[in-house]
Amino acid sequence: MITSLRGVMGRVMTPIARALLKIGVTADAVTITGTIGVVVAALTLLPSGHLFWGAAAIGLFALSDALDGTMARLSGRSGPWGAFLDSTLDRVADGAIFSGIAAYFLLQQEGTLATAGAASAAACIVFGFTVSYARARAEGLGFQAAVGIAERSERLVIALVVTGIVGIGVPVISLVVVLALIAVASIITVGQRMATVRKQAAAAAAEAA
Ligand SMILES: CCCCCCCC/C=C\CCCCCCCC(=O)OC[C@H](COP(=O)(O)OP(=O)(O)OC[C@H]1O[C@@H](n2ccc(N)nc2=O)[C@H](O)[C@@H]1O)OC(=O)CCCCCCC/C=C\CCCCCCCC
Ligand SMILES: O=P([O-])([O-])O[C@@H]1[C@@H](O)[C@H](O)[C@@H](O)[C@H](O)[C@@H]1O
Ligand SMILES: [Mg+2]
Ligand SMILES: [Mg+2]
Repeated sequence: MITSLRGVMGRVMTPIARALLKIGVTADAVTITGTIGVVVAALTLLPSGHLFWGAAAIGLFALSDALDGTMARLSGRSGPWGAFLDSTLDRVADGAIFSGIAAYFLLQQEGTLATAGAASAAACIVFGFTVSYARARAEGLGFQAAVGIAERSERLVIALVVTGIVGIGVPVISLVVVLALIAVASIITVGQRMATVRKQAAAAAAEAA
């Protein structure tokens, strides 16, 4: 659902993209800088307990992921290298975000809450990465798999918003529950991607027969 906002994001980012291109900034520079910003914010602000400002800073830097592609398209330089760089650094950003959340639970919470929170964040990393890998592997085999209820945008927006509101007073247990739900939704998304690839592979096999 959030992913469907891609077009809106592109239009929002267009004036910023044009301005940056005008002063010589490249899409790759934005991809790399945005990732560094996410990683630094996630691994400094979240473990130290600054959940609201951490989520806000991460969100701001993460939005550059919609900016870089817009810049590439406007400059006519969209291509395979950029696609590879963008997707690969998305994983670095995702890993940092959920690692930062796990570190927050381990450093700022105690007992069962700390254990459950860190475990839920770790599950989001494992299953979120599996979601993305499934798509990448499918595309490498010539299939499409950009489907499912928990694509990257959904996982990040939900995790960041809940992290942010916990930072302004919502009970921490809500973040543990939401992280667990994101992990379950990611497992379901892996299943959805497997199903669509199996369907496409069967159709391809039938056509070849
Ligand atoms: C109560 C308050 C709490 C306070 C905290 C708030 C937290 C922030 C909440 C939400 C923030 C949202 C952040 C996450 C956004 C989602 C991440 C994401 O996936 O978005 C971007 C993507 C774009 O995906 P992609 O990278 O695949 O597409 P591109 O357009 O980049 O194209 C890729 C192709 O381009 C080429 N290319 C790319 C790069 C390159 N270097 N070279 C190239 O050639 C190549 O061909 C590539 O293949 O998807 C979306 O845009 C989906 C919609 C995301 C919706 C986000 C909604 C955010 C709403 C409000 C956020 C406000 C946050 C601001 C801070 C809050 C302050 C309190
Ligand atoms: O939604 P998801 O499949 O987990 O993750 C996606 C990757 O599979 C894709 O390669 C990338 O271009 C997208 O920006 C997003 O990161
Ligand atoms: Mg991008
Ligand atoms: Mg991306």
